[in-house]
Amino acid sequence: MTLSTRQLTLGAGERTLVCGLDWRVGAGECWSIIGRNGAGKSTLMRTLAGLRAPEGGSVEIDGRPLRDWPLEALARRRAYLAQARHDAFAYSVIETVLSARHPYHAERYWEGGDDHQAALQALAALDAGHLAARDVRTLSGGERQRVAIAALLAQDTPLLLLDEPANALDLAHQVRITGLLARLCRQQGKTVVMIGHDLTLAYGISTHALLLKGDGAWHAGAVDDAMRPALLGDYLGHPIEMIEHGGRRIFIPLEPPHA
Ligand SMILES: Nc1ncnc2c1ncn2[C@@H]1O[C@H](COP(=O)(O)OP(=O)(O)OP(=O)(O)O)[C@@H](O)[C@H]1O
Repeated sequence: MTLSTRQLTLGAGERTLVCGLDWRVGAGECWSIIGRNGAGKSTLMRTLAGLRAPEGGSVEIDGRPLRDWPLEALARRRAYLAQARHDAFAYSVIETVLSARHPYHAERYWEGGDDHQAALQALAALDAGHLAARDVRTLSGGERQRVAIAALLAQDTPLLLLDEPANALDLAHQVRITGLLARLCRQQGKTVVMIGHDLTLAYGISTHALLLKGDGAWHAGAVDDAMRPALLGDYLGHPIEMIEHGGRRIFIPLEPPHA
């Protein structure tokens, strides 16, 4: 699986958010997209998923422009977790996860036993197996987020695009789910591109990072290059300090001295 962009330009209203992005993401890589609120991270993610057209340039999956992919084939190559969702109907959790298996149903209407197996496995991996029969509208924010990630896993695609997967998750589930994503990359060669605001969490699981400034500027590289404190501070508009602790790197915002 390869995901690449050529001279990709994204805008919103009068603003240019990303300008001339030439970027290549390979199999087994885990990328974090980092930038301030409004920098264009979700806009980029929706463009990569093929849900909006870019203002310029192109996105390719496996060397084929997104616009040339039939929708069902695309749904077997990439899965996308949106930042927010709204549940209008009384679907059960298991039905919601099973609906992610739809791209595999070209020749049959009903889900098969293998789909149930995939859905239950995905729910178990997200510590949400006990919620299978519940109406999605009765779930807490963090439970709903875990079910949405389970649906993304059940889609069983080589490319996973996640807009703030750690949103609404408690500490234990943040660690569990980011660990799971890292293992999917390392052990199964899946490719993860995700947005996150927690720099320490991002550094812990990512192989690479893409920084967006929101004025067109970007910086892409391996984590040790892209997540240098000075560069992060420049892109995030606030000085960042990095501390080494127990073999881990922890990123903290520098606070102004108290008066
Ligand atoms: N129709 C529009 N007209 C003007 N600006 C828009 C329009 N649509 C989106 N924007 C702006 O585009 C910018 C990029 O939005 P986007 O959701 O991609 O940001 P983000 O980096 O994901 O931010 P966050 O960290 O807050 O989720 C925002 O400043 C948003 O207000």
